[in-house]
Amino acid sequence: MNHLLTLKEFDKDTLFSIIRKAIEIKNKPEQYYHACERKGLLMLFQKTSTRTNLSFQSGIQQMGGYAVPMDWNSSNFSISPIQYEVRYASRNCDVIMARLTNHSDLLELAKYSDVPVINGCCDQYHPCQALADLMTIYETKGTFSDVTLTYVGIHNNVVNSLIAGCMTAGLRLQLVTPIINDASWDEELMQTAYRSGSILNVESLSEALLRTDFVYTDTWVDMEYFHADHYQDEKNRRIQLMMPFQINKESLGGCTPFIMHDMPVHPGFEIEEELIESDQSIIYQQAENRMHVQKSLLLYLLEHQGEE
Ligand SMILES: NC(=O)OP(=O)(O)O
Repeated sequence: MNHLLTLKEFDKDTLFSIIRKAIEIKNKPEQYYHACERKGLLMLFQKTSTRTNLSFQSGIQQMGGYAVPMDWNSSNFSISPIQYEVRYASRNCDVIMARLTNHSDLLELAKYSDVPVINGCCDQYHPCQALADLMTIYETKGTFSDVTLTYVGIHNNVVNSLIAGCMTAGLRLQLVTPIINDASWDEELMQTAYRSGSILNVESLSEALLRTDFVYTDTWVDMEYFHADHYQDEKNRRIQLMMPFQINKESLGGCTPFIMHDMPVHPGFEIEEELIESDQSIIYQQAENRMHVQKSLLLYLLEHQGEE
């Protein structure tokens, strides 16, 4: 069964074909109005979402399918082993998209599902986001060759899928990541990426910005801890450590890379407010592309369902 759990799954040809098809779908959506006719997408959420929820629902419905959003905690997934619930669920839908806390639970879903499973963001990976990021870069530059992307922020789930995608697509990726979120760390991925020469750790933000086409930042605080009182000390520690790495006019120092952010944004923290709406910003294009690239992904997974 084909699933998308990390973004390590796709080879270069597959990645390019999904991105190119996404651009085609974006330009001519009417040609795909019936592409998913009567196909059902179960959307399981353990955590909050705006983009993943809206873009998957809109995407499949625009292609003639339907989506069933399900809150994990008010479903019986929360009180019964995953393997039994997903064995049932996959008899009532064609694809499952799940935003779960733990990657291990996604692996369990995928192991027992009879239909493709898409990771809608877990503690270790955010492959749909990385697909949209790569599509946006490809749209903007028309190529991945000789393109440099710089990620500035916490080493987290978003970075892992970005590393996997950049390695496959052939982009140079600079990481300015003074804090590592241990829960997300993937040693094997990092070793492979270092060996491939496609990623470079850079300590100095100003140095990294001098040689980049795109700068990408993300929240400093994990979404599930955003309002948690017990997390306040760690939140304060991160803000203090990361503030010198805020993307702002001063830190850009006259450099004019395209500015990316996976949203939700936290103006005044990882990014200065006025940059969000600046001419350099492609943040909304990047967010919009979630839907287009996920449409392409759904078509790919449905077409290749059952293949090893
Ligand atoms: N970027 C992203 O995944 O957005 P949501 O958390 O709103 O789905």
